Amino acid sequence: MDQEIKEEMFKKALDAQKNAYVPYSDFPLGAAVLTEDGSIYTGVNIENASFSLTNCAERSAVFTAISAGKRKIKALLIVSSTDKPVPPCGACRQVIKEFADGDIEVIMMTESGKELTMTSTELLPGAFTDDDMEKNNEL
Ligand SMILES: O=c1ccn([C@H]2C[C@H](O)[C@@H](CO)O2)c(=O)[nH]1
Ligand SMILES: [Zn+2]
Repeated sequence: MDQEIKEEMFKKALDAQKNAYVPYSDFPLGAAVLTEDGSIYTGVNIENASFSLTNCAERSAVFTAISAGKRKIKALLIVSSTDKPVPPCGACRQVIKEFADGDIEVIMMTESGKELTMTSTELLPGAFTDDDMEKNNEL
């Protein structure tokens, strides 16, 4: 993808990471999504004393874009403070699939700039989609 846009997504995700609410894990993440009109939306992980209610950074970013009226995502970038890049969890992979504009890049980065890029289909092959809800689906 375009290096300038990636750099902007990285900066915005890194800036957002400061707002992660992580009193239980102390594992802050920041995410940025690029929408089809070129806008960038960010998200962070938001934990809860009832641990399972935690929302991941990736889903926060996607839901922020959707809440702003966007429907298609061109790329997603996630930033962690770890030595190696952090991949999205299974729930986030399914949510990314729902709004991905085809097979999009998911860019996993560390604060120090290490990078691992995979596509949304590589991360979730054989995903369940709206097609699977057709009653008369052909095999
Ligand atoms: O891809 C991931 C993996 C984990 N987390 C969050 C959830 C929780 O706050 C913390 C530890 O699991 O990291 C994310 O936001 N995204
Ligand atoms: Zn997740």
